[in-house]
Amino acid sequence: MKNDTRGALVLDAEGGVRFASGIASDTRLQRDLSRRWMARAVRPLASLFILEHLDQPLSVFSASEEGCACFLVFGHDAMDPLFKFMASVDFAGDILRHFITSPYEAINVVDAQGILRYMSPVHRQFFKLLPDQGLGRPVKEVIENTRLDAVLRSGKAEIGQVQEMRGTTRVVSRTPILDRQNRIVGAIGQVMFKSPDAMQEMSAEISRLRKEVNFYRRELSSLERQSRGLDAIIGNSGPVSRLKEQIIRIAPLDVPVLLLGESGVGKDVVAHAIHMLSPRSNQPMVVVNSAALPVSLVESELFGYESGAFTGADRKGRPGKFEQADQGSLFLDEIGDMPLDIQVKLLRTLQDGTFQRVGSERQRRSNFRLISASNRDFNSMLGNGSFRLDFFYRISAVTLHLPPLRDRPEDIPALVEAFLKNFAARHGVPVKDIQPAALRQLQSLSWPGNIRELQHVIERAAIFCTGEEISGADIETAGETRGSYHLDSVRISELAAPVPPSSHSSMKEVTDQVEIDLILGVLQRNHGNKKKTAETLGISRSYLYKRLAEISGKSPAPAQRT
Ligand SMILES: Nc1ncnc2c1ncn2[C@@H]1O[C@H](COP(=O)(O)OP(=O)(O)OP(=O)(O)O)[C@@H](O)[C@H]1O
Repeated sequence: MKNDTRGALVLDAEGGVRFASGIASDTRLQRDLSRRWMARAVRPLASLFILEHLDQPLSVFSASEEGCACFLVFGHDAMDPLFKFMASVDFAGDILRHFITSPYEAINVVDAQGILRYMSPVHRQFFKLLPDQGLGRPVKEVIENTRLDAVLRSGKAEIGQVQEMRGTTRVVSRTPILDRQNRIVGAIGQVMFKSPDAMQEMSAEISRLRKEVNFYRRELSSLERQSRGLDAIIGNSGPVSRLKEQIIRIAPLDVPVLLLGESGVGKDVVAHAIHMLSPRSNQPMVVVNSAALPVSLVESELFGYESGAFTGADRKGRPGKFEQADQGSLFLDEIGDMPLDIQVKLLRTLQDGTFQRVGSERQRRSNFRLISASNRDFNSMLGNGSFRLDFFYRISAVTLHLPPLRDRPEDIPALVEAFLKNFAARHGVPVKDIQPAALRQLQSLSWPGNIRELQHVIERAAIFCTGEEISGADIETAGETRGSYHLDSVRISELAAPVPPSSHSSMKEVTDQVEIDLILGVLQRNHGNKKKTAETLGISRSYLYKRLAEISGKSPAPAQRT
């Protein structure tokens, strides 16, 4: 066979050669094609086929009339999958047509210059374009948020990406197209166009995942705040600078620290900072809400239990909080609310670290650093005997007083700035500014709920504010709910008034109402702090949110209540 790479052959009705050129001058090839032509009555001549048994693989296009057949022959070095596909699937053309017109998966094709060359009908209709409209124009001008031009530049495929187009979220894959010399000749974008139901499901799934990502972002930023130590304590006022100095001094010492201050002043933040600045920072800080400890479970919660210690116990047994805090820190939050009988039970462990798991005689020891916090007035509690003096001495080798926000208004600008940045990062929106007059307004308030309250007001103001700068009016609107925290437009303070059960109420209705009253009462006492409320009630936060959603669903319209 000659070294040509292409040729043409024309055969007459009897298989005789009427014309041959190039690679088709080869007699073996002519005999082969003639045999196929003569056998057409039993095996129809394919319009495209591959000959592999000759010196080199050949692709053959055939066209036949009654009296003659014409063959175009191409040689190639390696088996080309396209030819192989076209030759072996006789509905290959239909498959290609299906791909370029599929209603479920649209395609857009651009050339190496990023000019739109093809757009599936379904995508064209989605963009409300007329047939051929948009073709010949740079793809960026036609398709919203496209990255086909970027794929042309990078040569890297982007698979399964999310793209917003005309207010809809679509899943797209973008792939560069290479020729046989590996040069980028264009790019193709595939867009999933599922049936409406499937699309709805997918878009619901995407928004669910987005919410989940946001939730983890928030958790992460709270963890980051906790792990940042002193940096998490925003403020440079005199009282806060003194507090930071005290933290630096006492953090490395293994002495018990008691943090005192009103609700929302940052006791939790300071406890984390002390732990992070201590030599125990690479070990866990175990947090116990002392107010939420059920007396019946306190021993198993704190000391742990052995296998089979009681009905319902974990079969393998479980370490308690003291054991979990070994080598780390134990943070007893709300310690002023710890019942007297629990204080007695903990005295010895706080003194020397020893304890026994429930159901075991074995003496164990835990080496933890104790940090406690409370917003209660210990003088009066010690005076009236509602807190044990010996217990108080164990927990308060060092006492730090955290200043209320009203004593350090000069910290408010920095706190506001941090809260606005944090809000913007969590919700993926630009950071809002605040007008100087609005800041002065914030500095003039008394903030009974301290930094937590300031944070809530700022976040609400950021939501209400439609411009780029938060004004005094936005603060007013956000602050209207201060003191009686809003729950989905319903004032908790009003809801919290117990509703007397009617004589027709069923047992379930009555217990439901009792539960609602209890939840709302504790929520109000905790100034709207849901985390604390869940802990106080010993229920999970998700259950609390569920109940709150049900409660607000049952409530009368806000207009009737205000
Ligand atoms: N100095 C601070 N800088 C930045 N954020 C702070 C600061 N102090 C407190 N916060 C924030 O204020 C909120 C309340 O703080 P925290 O929970 O530490 O208060 P608390 O005194 O423990 O309140 P409670 O007594 O009600 O438990 C948290 O969101 C916390 O991140």
